[in-house]
Amino acid sequence: MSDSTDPIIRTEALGRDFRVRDGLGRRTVVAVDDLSVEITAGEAVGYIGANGAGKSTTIKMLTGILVPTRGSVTTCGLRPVPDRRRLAREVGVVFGQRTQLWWDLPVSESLRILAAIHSLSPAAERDRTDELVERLELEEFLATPVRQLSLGQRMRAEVAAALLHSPRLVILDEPTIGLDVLSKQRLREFLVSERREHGTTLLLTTHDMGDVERLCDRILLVDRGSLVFDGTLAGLSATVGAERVMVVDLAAPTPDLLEVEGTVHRGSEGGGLRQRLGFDPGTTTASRVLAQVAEHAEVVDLAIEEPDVEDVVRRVYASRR
Ligand SMILES: Nc1ncnc2c1ncn2[C@@H]1O[C@H](COP(=O)(O)OP(=O)(O)OP(=O)(O)O)[C@@H](O)[C@H]1O
Repeated sequence: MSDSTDPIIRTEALGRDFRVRDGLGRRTVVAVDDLSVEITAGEAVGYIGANGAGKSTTIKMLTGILVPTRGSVTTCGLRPVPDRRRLAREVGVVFGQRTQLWWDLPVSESLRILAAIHSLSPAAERDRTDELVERLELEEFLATPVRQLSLGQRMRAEVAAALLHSPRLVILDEPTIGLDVLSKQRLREFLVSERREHGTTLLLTTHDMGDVERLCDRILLVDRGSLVFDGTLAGLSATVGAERVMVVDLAAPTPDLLEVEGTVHRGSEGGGLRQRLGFDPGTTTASRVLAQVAEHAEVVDLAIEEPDVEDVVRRVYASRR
């Protein structure tokens, strides 16, 4: 049995190939290659990469849906394929584009069935359902059949269904895809609070960098089946020397500040009242830039724009081609 200090996910040289038709012949697609990672209980990890990079294939191997071609994987101390039923008690999976709810049944009925599948005691079922209904704001549509829900409502119901049995590990595949800004924000807030209150480990794949920024403290970046980065978002930005931008609001219109050492002038507005200076945090610091700006003009407000993550990922890929 696993103990709490074991990693919640461990893969060693994990790989999966597919044989695909190619004209008249067949060829092998290496979907995941030589993946060795450990994820500790309580971490929130973003698993990111371009379309076809191998994310879904990895998740399927972690959850026992797909058999690896090479290497080994343990999830919650279990072997996903042979121990799939036991693993289902420890893991909750949310697929943004697939449902695990019963289409024609009211949400409340789906939750009752899932509670029975997971053998929750009546008290545990009631407490957890109440908690999820409140925190995911499900009350107003609990009696509505799933097929009549809006996408945002359905995703909240999906998350409740996947988390009803209080899994230690929650894997989310594109959880916010297609949601409007408010629904995304609510869902992210819920996941943050779930993790804080229950110590839940989160692993999510996403193309939405807002998810990564708000939810994840670690990023795994995959490219063509291989892990190319493992670290923080700031660390990822630093590897490609991504630029930060200091936006200064000045007390009076000021000619463009072209001479500030270590910066590139990125534009001005209002006749020079607001100016944007790009700098590389590896070669200078925000305080040095600010000190120089202050020699030329009175600064009344200041903001630092972090690099756009999509852009960072593109740069990582470009540097590898
Ligand atoms: N069942 C399959 N049969 C053949 N090839 C497959 C199969 N599943 C995945 N692949 C191939 O494996 C590679 C990785 O696919 P995968 O779906 O894991 O990528 P992904 O990173 O999840 O992409 P996306 O962001 O588009 O979901 C791709 O080249 C894909 O075409």
